[in-house]
Amino acid sequence: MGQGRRMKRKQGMPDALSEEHFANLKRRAGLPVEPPVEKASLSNKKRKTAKGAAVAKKPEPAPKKASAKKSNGKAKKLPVQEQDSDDEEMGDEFDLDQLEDDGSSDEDVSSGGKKKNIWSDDENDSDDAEEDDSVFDSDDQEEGGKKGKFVFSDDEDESDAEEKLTAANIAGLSRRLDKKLAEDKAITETEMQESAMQTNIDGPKIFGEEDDDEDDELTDKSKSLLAPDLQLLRQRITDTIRVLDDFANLAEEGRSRAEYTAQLLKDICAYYGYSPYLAEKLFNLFTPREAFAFFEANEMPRPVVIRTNTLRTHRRDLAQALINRGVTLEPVGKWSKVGLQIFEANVPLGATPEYLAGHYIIQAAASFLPVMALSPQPNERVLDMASAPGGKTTYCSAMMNNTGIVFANDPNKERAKGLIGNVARLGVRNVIVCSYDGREFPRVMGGFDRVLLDAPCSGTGVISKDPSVKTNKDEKDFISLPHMQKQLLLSAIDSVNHASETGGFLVYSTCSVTVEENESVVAYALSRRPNVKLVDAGIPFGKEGFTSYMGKKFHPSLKLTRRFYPHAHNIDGFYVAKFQKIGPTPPNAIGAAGKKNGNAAASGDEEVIDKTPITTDEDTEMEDKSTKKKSKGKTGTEKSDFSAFDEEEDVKYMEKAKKNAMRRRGLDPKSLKKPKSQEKK
Ligand SMILES: C[S@@+](CC[C@H](N)C(=O)[O-])C[C@H]1O[C@@H](n2cnc3c(N)ncnc32)[C@H](O)[C@@H]1O
Repeated sequence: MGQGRRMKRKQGMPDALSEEHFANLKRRAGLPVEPPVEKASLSNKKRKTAKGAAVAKKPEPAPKKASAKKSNGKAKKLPVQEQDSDDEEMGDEFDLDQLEDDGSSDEDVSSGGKKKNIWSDDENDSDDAEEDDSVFDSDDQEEGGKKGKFVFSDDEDESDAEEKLTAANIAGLSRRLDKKLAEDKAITETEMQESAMQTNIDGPKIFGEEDDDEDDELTDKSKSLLAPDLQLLRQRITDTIRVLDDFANLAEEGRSRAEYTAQLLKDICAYYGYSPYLAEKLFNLFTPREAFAFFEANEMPRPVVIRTNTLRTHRRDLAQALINRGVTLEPVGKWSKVGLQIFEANVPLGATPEYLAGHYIIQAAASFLPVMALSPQPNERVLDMASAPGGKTTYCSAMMNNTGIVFANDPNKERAKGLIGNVARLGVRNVIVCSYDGREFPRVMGGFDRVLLDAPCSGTGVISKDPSVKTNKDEKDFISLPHMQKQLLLSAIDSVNHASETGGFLVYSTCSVTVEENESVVAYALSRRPNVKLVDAGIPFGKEGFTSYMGKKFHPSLKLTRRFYPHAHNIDGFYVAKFQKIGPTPPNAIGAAGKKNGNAAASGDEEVIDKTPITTDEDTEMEDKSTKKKSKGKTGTEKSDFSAFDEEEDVKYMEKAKKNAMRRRGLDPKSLKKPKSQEKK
């Protein structure tokens, strides 16, 4: 419904095709840089448009009551378009630059701390899979099947890579920039026409405005007046936001903040097509101005991004191969060594020879983040508890250089097919696929060095991909989903080996922005499992998690969690929380939230099944010494006793198997040396 055209130009990170950025890249590539003539004239035009509208337009359109009061001379005057240059450029809308910046913008990303755990690995992924109505996955992708050449990756020289890519890509990028400028120009012209048209409309009714007497008439009129109505609706939204921004000075006398807010919500529902329930829930996350930016951004597609599969190729080689096929692309941003943002592709990205050979996976940029936060290390034992279709699993494998082991679990067998396809196509060899309800997991096995729980969620962060979320999620969903998320998170915690020598970490993520599915779930887990704490997720951008929301207070450490938004970061809405497990789950953990065990059971939640070896301090010391000796040079997982193998017992079976194998080959098994254990006996 909503157009939000200007947002196309205004979205934040990474606006790789801004003229300045592009000129810088050209300079670095040693190419001539033309002066930004077009832009200057364009921004002049924009200014003219805004001012023109300001002069021609009636000062306060829309709300019926408002105009009535104004005619009585009671209403305070709205400051129509008399703002700073940014506002002028936005005309009747807002500049995202004005939004609160918490350190999550481009600048932060490009300059942001190169955290060791993020930058130390090269990486990759894939996703896609069948639609699942109940849960959302931020990635879209297809599957291939063919195996390609196996090439271990080295770390790239980033500075070189970007320049080479840009030089190779320059024609495509130039074309793209010209197209963008032409589009901007066209939009500006349309907006000028619209502004002019708007001023000729003498107060038609707006959808959703209460006026029972004239409802029928309005319905009839609405067909012919659709476009102007939408414009007026939009105008009223932006006007109301201005009032709410400076309520003391701009509100009409006698009209409360609540009334303005109610009107605004109604208008948002009508304009963007949200259910009132969801519109309010999302609106409450932000200031009115930022909420508007969020709703607008949901009307825009996010950039198409691919992740280089570093198990098979290097990013610069992949980029070169795709550029040769006429794809226009750029590195996704300094925060990722493996992402490429695709601007134009004349070939289907899900069917190129490189795709089929597993050199990349189409994966939303946001879904890189939980894996970067998890930072799995080579040779570890990792659990991806809700893994299909495997974008994050295969990224973990790439970060681990195909060593160690990743248990990729998903109870949805249909989705698991996509996972298996991706694992095969990308040449991943360290994954075991399993299909349990994650809540059962600690009963199945535990003792993982790291666990990823990319939980099933409502998908409020990926509305641009699936607009049906606007209307198909109701109150029940925001009770049942958090309930399941809490259960899954406790299971995930209980599956981590707190004594892991290399890890002991857990990442919880969702592609939803609601507090119920994020901070509330994390806070619940903290209260039920005092043996975990939140740690810095190590992602150099994103907004801090809420420490209070609608009267609820959360633990201050919740600010270590990260929120990502389409309007602020130009990626899907996402949430990432990283935990460290610092001890075994104490048997009385369920009561830690101040509830008795009985109550916890009644809430259907929990039974502690923590397979982490529970030892006394003394035992731990002894165990550390002996395992260190025993497994010198081996992996952390091998040191863990979670598998509880009886080695003596195993020796017998191994000998038996060897003898059988020899017999099958016609050899005399007696020639085998007796195992030490038997010799002793
Ligand atoms: C957001 S998607 C996971 C996307 C995946 N991590 C990726 O990157 O490709 C959530 C997944 O949770 C799975 N799921 C739903 N209920 C579950 C449960 N009880 N235990 C484990 N997984 C579950 C769904 O089948 C779905 O595949």
